[in-house]
Amino acid sequence: MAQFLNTRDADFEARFTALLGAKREDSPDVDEIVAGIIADVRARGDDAVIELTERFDRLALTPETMRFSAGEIAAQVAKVAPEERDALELAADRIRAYHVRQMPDDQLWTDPDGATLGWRWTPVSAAGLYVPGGLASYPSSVLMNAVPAKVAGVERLAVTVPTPDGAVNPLVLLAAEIAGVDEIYRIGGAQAIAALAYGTETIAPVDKITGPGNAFVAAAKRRVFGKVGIDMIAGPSEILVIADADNDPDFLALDLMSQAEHDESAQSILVTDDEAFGHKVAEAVEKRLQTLERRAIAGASWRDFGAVITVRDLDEAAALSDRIAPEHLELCVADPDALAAKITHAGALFLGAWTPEAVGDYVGGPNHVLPTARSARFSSGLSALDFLKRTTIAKMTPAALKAIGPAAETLAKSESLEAHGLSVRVRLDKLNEG
Ligand SMILES: NC(=O)c1ccc[n+]([C@@H]2O[C@H](COP(=O)([O-])OP(=O)(O)OC[C@H]3O[C@@H](n4cnc5c(N)ncnc54)[C@H](O)[C@@H]3O)[C@@H](O)[C@H]2O)c1
Ligand SMILES: N[C@H](CO)Cc1c[nH]c[nH+]1
Ligand SMILES: [Zn+2]
Repeated sequence: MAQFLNTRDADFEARFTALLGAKREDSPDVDEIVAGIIADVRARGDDAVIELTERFDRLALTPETMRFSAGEIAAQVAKVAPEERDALELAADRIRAYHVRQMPDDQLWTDPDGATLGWRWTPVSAAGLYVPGGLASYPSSVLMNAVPAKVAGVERLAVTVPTPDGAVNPLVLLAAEIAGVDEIYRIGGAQAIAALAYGTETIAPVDKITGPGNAFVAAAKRRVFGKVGIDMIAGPSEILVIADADNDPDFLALDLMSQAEHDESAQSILVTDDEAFGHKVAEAVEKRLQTLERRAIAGASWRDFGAVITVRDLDEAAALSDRIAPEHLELCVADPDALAAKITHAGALFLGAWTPEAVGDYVGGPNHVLPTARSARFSSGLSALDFLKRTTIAKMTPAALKAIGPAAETLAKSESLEAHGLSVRVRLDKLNEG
């Protein structure tokens, strides 16, 4: 059973602070293990990746079998049922349509001094997309990573997906095909991230690595950052539901469980202005936990990290939500748009009782790779922009250099950088001669 909090209680602040600070991923040795794995892959390339895959995924590979061949992909994809193919295609179309709108415009203008300035956006050349495959398999995450990369114009897309004991999910391969992925490798964990970042004899290095994963993947992404770009560190899933009493408790119970079932470390929180309704939702959760297939995982998450918080009113709910900065925020209230206007920190908003978060996980259009662990305070979900970079542009005319060059020379002198100042001065002297 989750814990119950009420903002009217004297110990609320202490308990809420403890809830916010709860450490959901406790793995002190992970970083050390990952450092060793990365060093091994850098030193021994394919041999290290093959050995580590045998150890962690119980799969024997060779350099030739590390990558799925075109024939294997075709054979696997042929197994997918037509309704699953249709669903993936619908999802891909909707994700593409959403992300196309994120593409930013280049800018170029001439200012009053005659300087032409601007910027232009270009894609990274090669992206590596990590698709988790340890505890569960995520074809939807293939689309959420690969489609925005394609929209951004990335030339080469390489996917890594672990296949423990060789178990392949045909939908992962089909999603990759639909999204236009170029290469798929059956490797995972820190060794896959190291291979993508540094390259091996078989895998060419990429420029940017995106995608969620477990603690080993997250630690590896942190470590290779700088050698390559990364999107973010997406940790265990979270959902916050703000609901008034005019909701079906079972709907909300399932919304809470939809994220709890991802991971024992996931966190599901209900905030309501009606304490009795909060208890009804908690009862509905208990009922669902008797039968859900992933009840062991969802039950552990709800027991250890779940909470039902009663607030005085919806303004107080919005303020608490901003302190939590949840990955997903459902607003199941009479006027969700008005409440949304009061929210500043959330990865993704789901407005109204007819917008279950799971729609966003699959087919809504927005990305499901989102900031977790309160990082929505300073970061955003994966987007086409993650696969783009901006190059600035400056072009001076003689008149523009005459207008602004002397100030540059002055600043160069104050920084004692003589060549900087002289590079401007020689041009100004030349212009003054003429
Ligand atoms: N935020 C999102 O968008 C999103 C989407 C999908 C999944 N997820 C999360 O991603 C995570 C996926 O985790 P997963 O474990 O299922 O798959 P995973 O692919 O991230 O990890 C599996 C790999 O971990 C490595 N590993 C396992 N035990 C190891 C050990 N003892 N030492 C070294 N390496 C080891 C292995 O190499 C294995 O291939 C879950 O937490 C899930 O909730 C998040
Ligand atoms: N809810 C997850 C992100 O937090 C993404 C996902 C994939 N499949 C289902 N859900
Ligand atoms: Zn989900």
